Amino acid sequence: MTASTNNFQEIPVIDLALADDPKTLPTLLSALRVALIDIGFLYVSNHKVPTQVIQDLVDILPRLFSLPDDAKNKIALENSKHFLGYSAVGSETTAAKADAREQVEFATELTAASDPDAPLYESLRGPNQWPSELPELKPVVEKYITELTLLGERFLSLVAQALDLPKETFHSFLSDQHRLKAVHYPAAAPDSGITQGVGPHTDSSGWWTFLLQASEKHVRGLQVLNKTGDWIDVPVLPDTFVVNVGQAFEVLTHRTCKATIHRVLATHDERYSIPFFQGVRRNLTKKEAIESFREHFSSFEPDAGTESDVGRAVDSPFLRGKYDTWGESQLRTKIRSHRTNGQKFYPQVYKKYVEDDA
Ligand SMILES: O=C(O)CCC(=O)C(=O)O
Ligand SMILES: [Fe+2]
Repeated sequence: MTASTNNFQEIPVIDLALADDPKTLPTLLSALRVALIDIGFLYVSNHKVPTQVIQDLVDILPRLFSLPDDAKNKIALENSKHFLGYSAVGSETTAAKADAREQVEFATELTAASDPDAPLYESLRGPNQWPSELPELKPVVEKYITELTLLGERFLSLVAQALDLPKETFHSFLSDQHRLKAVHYPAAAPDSGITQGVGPHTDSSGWWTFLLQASEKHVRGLQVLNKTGDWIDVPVLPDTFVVNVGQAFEVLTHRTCKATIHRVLATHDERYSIPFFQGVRRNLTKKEAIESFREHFSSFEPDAGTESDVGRAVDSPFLRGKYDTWGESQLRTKIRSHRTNGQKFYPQVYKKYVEDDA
């Protein structure tokens, strides 16, 4: 198979309805294959997530973020060993700059791990924090997670087929925990000098990301870096999700599918988005991830592209391989991003993770 040198200028839309008819499935799979190998980003339409489930979440976001500060602080992520809950504007940095967004992080509802002999990273699982001032939120988020979990599984079957593998190939790599963030980018005042909603990064939290851009069509901000270093806009397309490759899938496919760099600009419009990060089994070792499909993907010869300065600056710990399991690499990432939680809940590894710069 020849390597592709295509440089993309826009993000393709993959119509999932084509999967319903064996006659149209091959058209879908070949379009998907191009999107996976050349871009790492795509939209999906006709995704079968019920409109009402999406609308209920979109409608509740402004209410969630306009809760008084003390209500948001009662569910602060800082208080969660599982890194779930509210983070205020400026509490995260990406590419060494503060991000101008506030967010509430949720996950598949799970009880905390109780086995004292379990690896430390098992503490990533645990219950959500729900604001008592907005009781309607919990069922809305839970229904959304259930639907996105199913969409993620349907999508993985298509990805496997597009990469010449049996449908169920990737399902055994899935976690019991998927994570979702409700994100609010406040409008940047014209003279504020704020330009970064979230800085350039690849997604470290999951297998695949399914992003709902939950604002009006005219609201812009999300951009993807192409192979020659140009930032390509990803405009809001109603009734679609934006889907992109996460770091673990990049490793599994030997970079045939790339975890493509993206960012969000701060604009004069307020913006809402909801990324859903499909979870990777925490005990997945790098060895297993690399060995399972080495032979299969050796025939793909993906186009490495020219790595830009931005690309080199992006942290990809699982790929660089310092830590053996996905769970440990995740825990490290979380502790480095949320140092108060690290000191409070993980003193035994805090120093090691914060000081190891690789
Ligand atoms: O808000 C967005 O559109 C994208 C957010 C994002 O890339 C992330 O949280 O990983
Ligand atoms: Fe992202």
